[in-house]
Amino acid sequence: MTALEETLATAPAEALSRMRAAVPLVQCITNYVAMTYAANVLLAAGASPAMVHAAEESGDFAAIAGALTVNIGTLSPDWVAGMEAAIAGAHGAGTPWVLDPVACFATRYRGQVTRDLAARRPAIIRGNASEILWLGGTSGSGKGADAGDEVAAATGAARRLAAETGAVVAVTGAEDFLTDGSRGLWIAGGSPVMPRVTATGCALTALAGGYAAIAEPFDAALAALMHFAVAGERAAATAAGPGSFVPAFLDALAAVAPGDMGLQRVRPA
Ligand SMILES: Nc1ncnc2c1ncn2[C@@H]1O[C@H](COP(=O)(O)OP(=O)(O)O)[C@@H](O)[C@H]1O
Ligand SMILES: Cc1ncsc1CCOP(=O)(O)O
Ligand SMILES: [Mg+2]
Repeated sequence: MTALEETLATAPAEALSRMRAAVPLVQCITNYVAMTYAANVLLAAGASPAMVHAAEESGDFAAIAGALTVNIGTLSPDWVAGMEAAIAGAHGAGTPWVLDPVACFATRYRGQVTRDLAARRPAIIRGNASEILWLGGTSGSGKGADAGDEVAAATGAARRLAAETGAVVAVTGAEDFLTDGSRGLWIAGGSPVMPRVTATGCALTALAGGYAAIAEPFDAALAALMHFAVAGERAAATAAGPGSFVPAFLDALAAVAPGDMGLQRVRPA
């Protein structure tokens, strides 16, 4: 077995068991749209969310959290100050942090803030194909928060971004791509209903924080992607559409067992 195959065989299942045992505290700085959904996703999956963003306290909170997640979806100068203070607190305490660059390509402000945050050593960057394409130096066809590009078009950008920032980069879509700049993996699963529910990606980023609290960044991102892939597929099989998908997905996240986080949906790039 190669080292990568060994990682794939055991790491995601072990990460799920460890996360459920630890119920890690995850500080989420996320957008107004995503807050409740992301918190419910973390609770269902097995972590403990806290939405804490004010600059006056975000750094102190990051020092006691297991992980920090930073999502720029509804950014404003006050929130950016809270993000920067939280990241400084996280670095001071050795807390890993995860970046979600929502619609970073859309305006100059978003782009500047995202590039600045990406330079502050996130452990994981998780975005859709259009966001990762732009951050990796190529223009794509995204509009707003929704992707307009295929994941396959963003694999080179993801590898470049990982090499530049030192982060593990996850590009999500119909199939997800994960890289640390040298290793690359494809993860299959999920459902086309998922992008029709707002904040699905934001909630995935929050869950990547849950796993980053108890596993190394590559294993953590892989476990989060697999957890969503399994639960999304199962929930879509019982849901009538985006509305009934949401409760079914929360139930499915809670029901995923370590033995479900298997190799069959992962292939090396
Ligand atoms: N067409 C699809 N088929 C299966 N899963 C999908 C599809 N599109 C998105 N997903 C899943 O939805 C989740 C959110 O991904 P994505 O929609 O790319 O993020 P964002 O909401 O940030 O744009 C991921 O788990 C991804 O695998
Ligand atoms: C609709 C919207 N507008 C600003 S943030 C946001 C949520 C985006 O969520 P996701 O990136 O998970 O689709
Ligand atoms: Mg998104």
